[in-house]
Amino acid sequence: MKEYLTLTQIQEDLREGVLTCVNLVKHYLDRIQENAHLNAFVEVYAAEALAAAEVVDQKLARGEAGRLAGLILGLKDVLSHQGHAVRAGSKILNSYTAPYTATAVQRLLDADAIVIGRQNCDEFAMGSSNENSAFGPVLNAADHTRVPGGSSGGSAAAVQAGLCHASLGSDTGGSVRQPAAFCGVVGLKPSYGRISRHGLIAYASSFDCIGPITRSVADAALLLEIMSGADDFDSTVSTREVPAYSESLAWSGKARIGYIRESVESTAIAPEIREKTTALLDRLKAKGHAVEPIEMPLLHSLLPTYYILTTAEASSNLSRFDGVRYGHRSQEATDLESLYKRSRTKGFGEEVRRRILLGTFVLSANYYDAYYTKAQRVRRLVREESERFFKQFDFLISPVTPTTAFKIGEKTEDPLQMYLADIFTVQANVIGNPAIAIPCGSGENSLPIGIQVMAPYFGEKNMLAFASYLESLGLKH
Ligand SMILES: NC(=O)C[C@H](N)C(=O)O
Repeated sequence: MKEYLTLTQIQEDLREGVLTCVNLVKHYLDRIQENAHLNAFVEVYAAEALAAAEVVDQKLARGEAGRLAGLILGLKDVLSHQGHAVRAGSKILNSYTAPYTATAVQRLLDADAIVIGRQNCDEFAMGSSNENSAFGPVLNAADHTRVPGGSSGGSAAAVQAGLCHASLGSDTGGSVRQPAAFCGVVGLKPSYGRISRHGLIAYASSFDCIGPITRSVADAALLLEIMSGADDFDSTVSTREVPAYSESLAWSGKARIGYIRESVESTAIAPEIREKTTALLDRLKAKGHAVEPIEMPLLHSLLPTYYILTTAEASSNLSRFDGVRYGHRSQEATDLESLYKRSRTKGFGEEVRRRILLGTFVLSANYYDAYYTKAQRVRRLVREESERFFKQFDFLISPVTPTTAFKIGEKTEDPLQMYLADIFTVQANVIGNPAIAIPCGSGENSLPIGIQVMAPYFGEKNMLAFASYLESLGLKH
């Protein structure tokens, strides 16, 4: 089958009759089977997807199909889909079936997207390599000895390897963008409050965002447009009007671009990443855009702020998994306390337990001010610093990650090294702004490299148009 970069191309072929949804689904089912070693999917809905494809084909024949007819989609294992298992990559949810569908997923289904399966991820979205999954690691399709990134590793690898056309992931500190960069695909994190979180299994509620992983900026824009907007089930969603992102992708004019000096100068960043970023910035300068370095004094406070606040929120969010109401329940418990202890100790993996402990520690009475309150203050300062930045600039450009995809097992013994993979992605979540990762060619060993564009709060429209312009420069090659 042809390599489709956009849904528009698929829909053209559907219209001309050279393709049907049933053919498409069959094709992806074969691809999933051929690539089972990647471990990208934890469950495949073969019969259901084929039945849905027949319905969409009939709708197409009647001219009644929705805007996403022909979109074959994978869902990260943290998104609720009524009647289907959802495990958050964890053993603790081993017998749980979603009783309702996430708003974002429902909106895609209503537009005739077809869900082909559930995708592997780090447990409760905690990780940057997909090695923290109860279902085992996912392999990067560009090099099977390397990680696909995380936590939406299965979702990114599936799009990379052509196992589905697009995926839906979640991004708390880079979980959509970092794996997208490691896998050479597009990953979009919208503004906090743009897409409803209803039905997304919570990790850190003031950071979590649902976002698409696609092969093109155009598809990211279309999915965002369909998923965005007010929702009675989530009071943190903005009621701001949803622009027609997919129809506003033409970029004209000159952008004011800032970049953090350290991101291209620091020797802590792999030379190939610095080279790619510098080359792009030089190219943009040559095209007449204003490109300026900035100092970001708070850069080094970003990771501690992120990991203090997210672990605090996680320790609270995950307290609901107690062996009583959901999932794994220890059979060896003798009283209520031992039921909690044994169920949680067995049900959660090592990284999740580490974060619950860290979060509980930073929220404990004696340390609350020293860690939690302080981190909240720094969050405010980072926000203020970013607001000042976006008064002067349209976009912040940076690498997505300090290195390309690392080896499986390389960082598992040292969680701090793993956390460092998020240095450029967490800022957008700390301040709530939108950011997108787009492929920017490959480096040594032919491993993909990504570039990140961050925009002002609710500045998705301009950001996507600019990202589409960058894509048109042919950065991928
Ligand atoms: N969830 C995310 O966005 C990924 C981040 N690496 C974390 O472990 O928190």
